[in-house]
Amino acid sequence: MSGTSASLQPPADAVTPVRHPDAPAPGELLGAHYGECFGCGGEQPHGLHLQARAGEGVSLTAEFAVRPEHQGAPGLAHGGILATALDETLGSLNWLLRTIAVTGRLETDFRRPVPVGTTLHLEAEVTAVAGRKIYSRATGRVGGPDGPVAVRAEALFIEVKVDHFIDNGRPEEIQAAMSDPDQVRRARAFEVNP
Ligand SMILES: CCCCCCCC(=O)SCCNC(=O)CCNC(=O)[C@H](O)C(C)(C)COP(=O)(O)OP(=O)(O)OC[C@H]1O[C@@H](n2cnc3c(N)ncnc32)[C@H](O)[C@@H]1OP(=O)(O)O
Repeated sequence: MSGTSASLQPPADAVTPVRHPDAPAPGELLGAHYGECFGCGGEQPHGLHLQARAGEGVSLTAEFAVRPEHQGAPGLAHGGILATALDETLGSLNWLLRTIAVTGRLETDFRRPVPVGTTLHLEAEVTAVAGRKIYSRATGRVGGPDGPVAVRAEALFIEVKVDHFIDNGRPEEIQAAMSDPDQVRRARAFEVNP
């Protein structure tokens, strides 16, 4: 894409991303990785409640219903909230790779206003992997999955060890997530392969 900064261009030795054999089948919902996540968590009342569905290869789709609490200007979604929706959608791709990774860089284009009450139809894919660096892009459309593009983003995610969360997260939440009796929920809170 023109205008993308050099650090979002995969290097010459980057490889094609490989979908993990245990990744959810195309069409399957990914589910929230962590109940309290602002992007996808069902236990987060103020969150976006984004629902992502696996696509072919290392791609997915997601929907974000824009509610009044997401406003910036009257009747319109806040740009930072839209960037969050893109970040969450792009971050969900790591579950298809089964790689723990965090956003290093996120570049966003806002092309059309997104009114409250609309559904943003998001699509994202990993385009390349180079060592710990995961390159991806996403679009968000209004008026339906084939509607005009309202927002788009390119991102660089960096693979991390689970220690990234354990060493840096607030101990209360780390302890609570680690002592969840549900093994899958415990693993997914940190996006570790259960
Ligand atoms: C469980 C999943 C949850 C998903 C939620 C949705 C996604 C999120 O919002 S994650 C939260 C937001 N992100 C963060 O908090 C990350 C904060 N940043 C950090 O912790 C660190 O900077 C981190 C881990 C990204 C990189 O640090 P570190 O591990 O020391 O790696 P570092 O050596 O600096 O960088 C590795 C490579 O990435 C590159 N890189 C790192 N950051 C950037 C950046 N911002 N721009 C461009 N390149 C970068 C480096 O240049 C380096 O490249 P190379 O290997 O070619 O030299």
